[in-house]
Amino acid sequence: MEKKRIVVKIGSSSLTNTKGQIDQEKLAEHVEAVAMLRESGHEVLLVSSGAVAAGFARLGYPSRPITLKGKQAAAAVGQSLLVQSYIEKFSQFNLIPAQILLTRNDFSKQDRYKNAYATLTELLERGILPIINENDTVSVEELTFGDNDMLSALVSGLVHADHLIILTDINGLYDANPRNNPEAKKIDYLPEVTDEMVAAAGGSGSKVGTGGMKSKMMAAKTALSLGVQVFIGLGNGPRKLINIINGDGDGTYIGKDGLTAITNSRQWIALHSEVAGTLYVDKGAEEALLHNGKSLLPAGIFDMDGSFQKGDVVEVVGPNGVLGKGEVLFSSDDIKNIMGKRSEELVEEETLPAKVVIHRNKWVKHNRGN
Ligand SMILES: Nc1ncnc2c1ncn2[C@@H]1O[C@H](COP(=O)(O)OP(=O)(O)O)[C@@H](O)[C@H]1O
Ligand SMILES: N[C@@H](CCC(=O)OP(=O)(O)O)C(=O)O
Repeated sequence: MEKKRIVVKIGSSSLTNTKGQIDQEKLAEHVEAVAMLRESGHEVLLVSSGAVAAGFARLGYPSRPITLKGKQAAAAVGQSLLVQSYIEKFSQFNLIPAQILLTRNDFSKQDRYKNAYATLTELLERGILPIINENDTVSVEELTFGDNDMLSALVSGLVHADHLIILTDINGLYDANPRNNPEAKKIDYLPEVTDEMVAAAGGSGSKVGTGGMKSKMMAAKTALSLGVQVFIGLGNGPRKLINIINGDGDGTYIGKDGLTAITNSRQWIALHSEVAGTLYVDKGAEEALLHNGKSLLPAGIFDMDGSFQKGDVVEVVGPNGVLGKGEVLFSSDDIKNIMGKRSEELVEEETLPAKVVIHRNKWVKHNRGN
């Protein structure tokens, strides 16, 4: 059997009841299924929601709070309860969980991003089961992942997972929300996710879930762009995750076989970096970057905006619009002096030790993971 790296995301609706309590039976079933996946030799990372849903009742809220401070306070209480339950239940299978709470900054700062990768990899190598959630108690609304569906997609890209399994309270994507439309038909397989499919999917059907199918489809689109296949659905009993991996899951499979994994530096540039400036390039440079897999040389740049340092990420604009983003090997001051000049001129002038402005390995085309 081929060992796979699998990210399993469990939604609030699959872990808690509407009264604001953890449903211990549901949680135990997920734990057993994860344990079976581990026993069969696979690596597993869990992205578990449910902190707010498991905590709000203990704070005296009648339902899931809507204010930021209410959600953050509920998450502080609920996250500890959740992890306590996980530790207890996983110990029956001799599995040791590790709690990892991430914020948007852990992805947007490149050193933190690299560090998150190193830590997760170290945990997996030592046989630990990472249980990841957003650090809700300190995240502010403008700086969140949106929801845990997106977090699970970003995590699955970060660790180069083979599969992302999104467990929820419905057996996959339907052509309309089946809670409102009894005629809705289930979709078993989708080779790709388009923006139209994301727009057509509906919101949450429960009082504890957030985002609904729309956010799962957005997450699936992101995961596919990072080379990770996706399953959205549910299942029963301890073999449910093994069945899903074997292609017998009750849900929707998304993505073709043999997707290309994207390096961490390209993922970071594409999805997490902040753009520090713009380079305007000519037709020849556009051709080199978009069609010939080449690096960007000074000769193709004719104008620029912004003030940036070596190592920052800039946007590159061609004659027909945005071409992509890349990490620059020179500061904006240096580029001002070298843009438009051919490499031979620069060598003669001894202006530069190297002549590439953006190396092709640190370049990401617009709307593409690679
Ligand atoms: N086209 C659709 N197909 C399936 N489910 C849909 C669709 N549109 C909306 N939904 C809703 O999405 C819900 C699952 O999302 P959500 O409530 O956020 O769960 P979770 O807590 O697992 O993230 C389903 O219960 C369903 O009501
Ligand atoms: N981080 C939040 C989860 C938010 C969320 O995305 O929930 P869900 O839609 O149930 O996956 C929590 O633990 O309550």
